Amino acid sequence: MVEFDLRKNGARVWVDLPGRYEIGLQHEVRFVSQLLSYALRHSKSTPFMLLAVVVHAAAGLALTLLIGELVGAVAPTVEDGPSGGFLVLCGALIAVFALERALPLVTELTTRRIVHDLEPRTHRRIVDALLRPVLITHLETPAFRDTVQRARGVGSFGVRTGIEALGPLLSARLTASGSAVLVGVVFSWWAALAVLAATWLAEWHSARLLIAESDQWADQTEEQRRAAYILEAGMDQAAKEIRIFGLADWFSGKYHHVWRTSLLPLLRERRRAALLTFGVQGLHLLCLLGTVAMVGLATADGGLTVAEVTIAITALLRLSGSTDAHHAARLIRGVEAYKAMRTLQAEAGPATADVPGGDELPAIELHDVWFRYPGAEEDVLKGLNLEIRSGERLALVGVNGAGKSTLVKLIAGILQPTAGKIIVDGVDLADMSDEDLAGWQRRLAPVPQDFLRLPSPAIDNVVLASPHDERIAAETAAQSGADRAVARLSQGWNTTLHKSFDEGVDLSGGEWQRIALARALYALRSGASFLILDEPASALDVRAEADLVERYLELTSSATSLIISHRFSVVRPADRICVLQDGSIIEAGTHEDLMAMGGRYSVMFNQQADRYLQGAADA
Ligand SMILES: Nc1ncnc2c1ncn2[C@@H]1O[C@H](COP(=O)(O)OP(=O)(O)OP(=O)(O)O)[C@@H](O)[C@H]1O
Repeated sequence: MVEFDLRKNGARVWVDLPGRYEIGLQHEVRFVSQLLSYALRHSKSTPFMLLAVVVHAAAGLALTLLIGELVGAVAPTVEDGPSGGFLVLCGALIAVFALERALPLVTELTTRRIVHDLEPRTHRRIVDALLRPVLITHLETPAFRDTVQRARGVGSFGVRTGIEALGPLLSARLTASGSAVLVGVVFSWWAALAVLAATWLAEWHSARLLIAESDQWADQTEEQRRAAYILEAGMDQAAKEIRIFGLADWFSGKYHHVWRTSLLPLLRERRRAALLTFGVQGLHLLCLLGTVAMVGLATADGGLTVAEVTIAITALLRLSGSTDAHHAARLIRGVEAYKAMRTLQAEAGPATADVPGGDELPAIELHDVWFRYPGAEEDVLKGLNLEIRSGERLALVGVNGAGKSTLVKLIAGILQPTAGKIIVDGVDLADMSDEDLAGWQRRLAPVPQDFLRLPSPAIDNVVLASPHDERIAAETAAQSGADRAVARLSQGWNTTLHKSFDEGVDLSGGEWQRIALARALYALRSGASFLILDEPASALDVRAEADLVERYLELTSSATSLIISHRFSVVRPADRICVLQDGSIIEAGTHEDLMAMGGRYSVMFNQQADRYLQGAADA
C-alpha cells in the first residue's frame, strides 16, 4: 500500500511502500548516508567525489543564472554595442559551461576508485561469512542463503552499483533543489514545489518499475530456472547424451517454449504499468507546461524581466529533467545489499585457528547421539554410541542413507547433534569455543565423498594452504598412487586441473580420488592426526582398490582413522568394523568376529562375495 504523509509544516514528504520498495525523501537520506559513510570510511577518494558533485551542481545553477543575465543583456548590447560587462558574462558562461561538462568525468573517475577500494572488502565479508563459521548448519537455512543472495546483489544490482549511483544521484538532487530555489526566488515558491513534487513522483514511479522488473529476472520463475537448466545441461553435463540421443531439436524447442512462457508475467506487468506510467508522466509534463505558461502570463503582465523569465524557464527545465530513476533504483538495491552484507558480517565467526595442538592421536567417544537435519521428518541417528580409540583403525559399514557421512560431519564438528555428546580427548565438542573447535577441525585429514576439486595447479590440490613442499607432495602422491597421473600432466605439478583454463586438464574420477587421498596424507604429514576416508575406493579400478587395501595399514599407521566403504575388501583389514543400521551401531568387531557372529555384516559380506564369485565364474 502506498501512503502519503504530508506533515503540516511541509518540511517532510515521503512515500512508504511495503517490503523492498522503500522509496522517499526520508529513506533516501538514510540510504545515501549509509553508503556514503561506508565509502568515507574505506576510500580516501570519497571526499573528492563529493567535492566534484557539489561543484558540478553549483556550476549548473551558475550556468542558469549566467544564461539569464546574458539574455537580459542582449537588448542593451544590440542597442549600444558590446560592453566590457557583456564580454565578461560571455567568458564566464563559457568557463562555467566547460566546468559543468568536465566535472561528471571527475565524479566518474573518483567513483571508480571508490569502487576499486570497496569491492574486495565487500566480497571478503561475504566470503568470510560463508567460510568462517566452524559449523555448516547456516549453509542449510534458506534465510542465510537469501541473505547471501541479497549481499551479492539482486539481479545486476549490488553494493557496487549503489556506490556508483551516489555521485550522479546526489548531483541530480542538488540540481533539482537548487533549480527549485531559483524558480521560487524569481517566480513562485508554489510553482517550484509543484514541479519538484511531480518530478519526484515521476522518478519514484520509474524507479519502482525498474526494481520490479529486475526482481522478475532475479527471483527467477520456475520457467526461467527450467530454461537456465536446459542451457546449462546443453553446455555441460548433458552435452554427450544430447548428441547421442539426437536431442538437439527437442532441447532447442523446449528452451524456446519455456523462455516465451517465462516472459509472459513480465509482459503482463509491463502492460499493467503502462497506463499508470502514462498518467504519472502526463501529470509531470502538465505541471511543467502549466508552470511555463504561468511564467509566460506573468511576463506578458510585465511582472518579470527578460533575465528573470530566462532564469525561471531554464531552471524549470533543469528541475524537471533532473529525474534519475536508474540511479535511484541502483541506490535502493545497493543499500539492501549493503545491509545484507552487514548482517553476514555480524554472523561470521572468528578467523580459523592455525595448525593444531594435541600431540597424542585423538580418541573420540559418542554417547547417545541423536541427529536430525533441519526441516527433516526423521532422525538419521537414534541414540548412537561409539568409541574410536587413540590410534585405532575403525571401519564403518551400512546401507545407502544409513547415516555414515552424517556421522563423519558430526565428529568433525561441522554439524551439532540434536541430543547426546561427542567427546574428543575428554572434551565435549559442544563445550569447545569456536577457536578450539576450529583447532580440532585442523587435526582432521578427510577424504569426503564429494571431495574438493580446486581448479588450480595440481600441487595446490594436495598442499592447500600449508607451506608448499614438493618433496612431501611427491611422497604422498606416491603413497596414494596419484604420482602416475601427475607424471602424465604436461606441466607436472604446475598443471591447472580444470579444462576451462589455458593448458588446463581434467583428471578422471579415479585420478581425482588419488589426488584427494594424497591431500589427506599430506595433511597427516603437516600435523593432522585423524584420517577419515569416506568411500576412498568408489572410483578406483580393481587393481587400484587392491593397491589401496595393501597399503591401508601403512597409510593409517600414524593416525587414528575412520574408513567408510561399501567394498568389504577395503574395510576388512581394519582393527574393528562397526555396522550402522537404523540410526545406531548394531554390530562391532573384527572381520573374523563379525563373520563368526553370523549377523548383518556376514549377510552383507556373503552377498557381495557371491556376486564377485558369480562374476568371476561368468568371465
Ligand atoms: N543436507 C541434508 N539435509 C537433509 N537430509 C540429508 C542431508 N544430507 C543427508 N541427508 C539424509 O540423511 C540420511 C543419511 O545420509 P548420509 O549421507 O549420512 O548416508 P550414508 O550412510 O553416508 O549414505 P551413502 O552410503 O549413500 O553415502 C539420508 O536419508 C539422506 O537423505
